[in-house]
Amino acid sequence: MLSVASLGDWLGLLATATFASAQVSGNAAKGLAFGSVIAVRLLPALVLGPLAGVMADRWDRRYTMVICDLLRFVLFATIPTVALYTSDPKISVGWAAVATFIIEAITLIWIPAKDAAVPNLIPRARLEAANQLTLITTYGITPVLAAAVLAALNQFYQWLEKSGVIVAAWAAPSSLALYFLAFSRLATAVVVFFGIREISLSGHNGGGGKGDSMLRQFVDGWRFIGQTRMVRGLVLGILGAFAAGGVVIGTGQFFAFSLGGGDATFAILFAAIFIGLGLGIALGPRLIGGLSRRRWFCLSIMLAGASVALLALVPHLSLAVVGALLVGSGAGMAFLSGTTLLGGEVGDEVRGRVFAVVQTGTRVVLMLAIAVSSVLAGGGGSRDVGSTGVPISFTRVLLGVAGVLGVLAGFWALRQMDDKPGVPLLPDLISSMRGRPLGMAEVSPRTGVFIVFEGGEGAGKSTQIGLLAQRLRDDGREVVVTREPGATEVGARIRKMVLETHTTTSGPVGATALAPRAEALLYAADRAHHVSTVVRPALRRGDIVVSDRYVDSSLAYQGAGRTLPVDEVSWLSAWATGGLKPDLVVLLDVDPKVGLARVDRRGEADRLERESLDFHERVRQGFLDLAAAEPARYLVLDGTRDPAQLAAEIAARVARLLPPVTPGGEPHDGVPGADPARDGERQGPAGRVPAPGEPPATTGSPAELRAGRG
Ligand SMILES: Nc1ncnc2c1ncn2[C@@H]1O[C@H](COP(=O)(O)OP(=O)(O)OP(=O)(O)O)[C@@H](O)[C@H]1O
Ligand SMILES: Cc1cn([C@H]2C[C@H](O)[C@@H](COP(=O)(O)O)O2)c(=O)[nH]c1=O
Repeated sequence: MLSVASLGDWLGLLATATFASAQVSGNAAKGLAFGSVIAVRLLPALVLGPLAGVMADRWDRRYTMVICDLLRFVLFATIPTVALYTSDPKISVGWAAVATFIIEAITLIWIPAKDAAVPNLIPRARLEAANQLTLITTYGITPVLAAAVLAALNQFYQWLEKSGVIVAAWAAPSSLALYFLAFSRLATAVVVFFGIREISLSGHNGGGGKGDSMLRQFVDGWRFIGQTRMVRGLVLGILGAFAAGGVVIGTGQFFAFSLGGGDATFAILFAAIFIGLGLGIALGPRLIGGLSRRRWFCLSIMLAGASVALLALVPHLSLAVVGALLVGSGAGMAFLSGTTLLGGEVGDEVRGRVFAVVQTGTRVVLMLAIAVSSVLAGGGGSRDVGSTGVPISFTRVLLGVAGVLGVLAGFWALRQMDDKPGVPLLPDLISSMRGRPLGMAEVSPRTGVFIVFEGGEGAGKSTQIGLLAQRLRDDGREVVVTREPGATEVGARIRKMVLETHTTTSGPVGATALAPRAEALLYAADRAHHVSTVVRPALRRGDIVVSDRYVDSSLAYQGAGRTLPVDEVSWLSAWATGGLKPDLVVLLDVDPKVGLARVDRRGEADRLERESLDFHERVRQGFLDLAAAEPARYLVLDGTRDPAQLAAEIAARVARLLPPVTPGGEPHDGVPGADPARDGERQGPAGRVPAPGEPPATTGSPAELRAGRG
């Protein structure tokens, strides 16, 4: 896709189209001239594109590339050479046109062979970086270098002429440039033939049926694209983006007029698009970090589309430049991610055809979009809206429609190829930009209700959990009382590790010291196992799960208490739980002095209970901050109040989450919490029942649980 047109191609294309439109007068005629030139220029792709893909998959890609390059070497070299032997400009110019056309056709065959071969030569993990380098070189460094060299040669030539030196015709700057081009093709042929033999080893594959006819292979290629969701999404997303881009090009001149500018404004906007393109390619991967590349691709298309729509609304050139920069960045990022995805995820045997379809499709779509939109924009003029006297230019309407279609293409592509269904897109993007993409939401139907009790040491959680569980069971409900850490056999061992008193975090790092990050990981490990083997299975059965501590304890103790970055601890827990969130968190708030005094009476303090008062103050504040940030999901109660009053208030709040109990004592099906819209954050993997020997998904009392305290 990226090799569809180099920057030189683009500039040449635009220069000729603009030149043609300048030769006629009247908007409609200008639009027609502009569109026609573009259409003629892109036409060869229509004929050769499909064939080129089959060739790339059918023949040895190395030989294909070498033969193409040798032919291009000869053709490039003949253009200035023919001019040396004739003084008739008809012949030299005519041959230049014919040779350029053949070169263009050969390039159409060379590109899919090269694009399909590259992913076999580069480790997948480096493919993106390699593509980035190629694109920056193609669109950034090479054209600038080429322009600079040509300008320098021109200067040198003029200086020689002024100095009276007669320069041979073959050494004129344009001839030298063409000879240089010719020899660069020869050099490529030599390097590919002798230096990259691996292309033959992997690319010479027979295209999924060596004996098949070319027609058969062609049809198979299309079938593969049509039937593979990811490829379908990718190809149509790319085509949608190109269509939107085509409208921008086709309407560009008229848009520049509508801003009160002329050709210079048009040039500025195009420069902005190309600068944006470069920025998107160069900085995009760093900006989005670990975001899924499929999501990045779709978001980039949406960005490009939305920016085109923005262009439709802007009144000033300055804003239009910002819009054009954004269009370019979106397109650049879609370029990079799309190529990397095509290279990395499409099998070698069909890759050539997929690249060729993209190459041909983009040219055709671009051609149509440019031609149609330039004709429409030229003929459309501007209209008053109703009788308000507000003029609406047809160009802007076209831009608006193209932008919206671009955004829709991005959405559609996402539906086809999203590899993180259930994970919200924007939070995932934001987390990825901060270096921690969201984990996959684990989705499965869930009908139970998940209630968590949180609070500092001795806040009264066990006491209240016991009272609530009893009340619910008396109502005939299935209740699973559980806790963290230590509800499973694995968890019991982890609990021992984190709470035994000879393991410290404050002492020198040695055999008995436990680093804060290790502590966080141990709690997360307990949680992952607990959620997978106890909580999710119970929720799937439709039970009410009441847990003594959950994620918030990690945020408060390891985050606020140990001062580990809270968002990192949060990410760790989200990963461990697959995003499972409780329906209700009951926070029992007590002054640590009160709570610690309570547990003091219970016997020897564990490792966490022995932490400083400051530590416990931070933990308390951590809990309160979490509750304040999401009040709808929390019930915060003063833990020093009378236990019976607290129990009544908790029961009343919990009752709001539960279905009414039927007269026979059976709760209705379909607990209110079973809202499929919340499944992403609430659902679990196909969990298992606890293994023999493991403590059950306990239905025991808090006292029984406490008996297992490590
Ligand atoms: N509301 C209350 N008022 C006074 N004492 C209470 C209250 N609730 C519980 N207690 C007492 O405080 C002590 C600790 O209670 P409990 O074990 O329920 O707390 P906890 O939050 O589970 O503690 P930890 O998390 O440290 O295990 C117990 O002796 C309990 O009887
Ligand atoms: C889940 C969890 C717990 N902790 C701490 C909090 C307590 O000090 C102990 C658990 O003891 P309890 O008597 O069972 O309440 O562990 C933690 O620091 N981080 C966590 O994620």
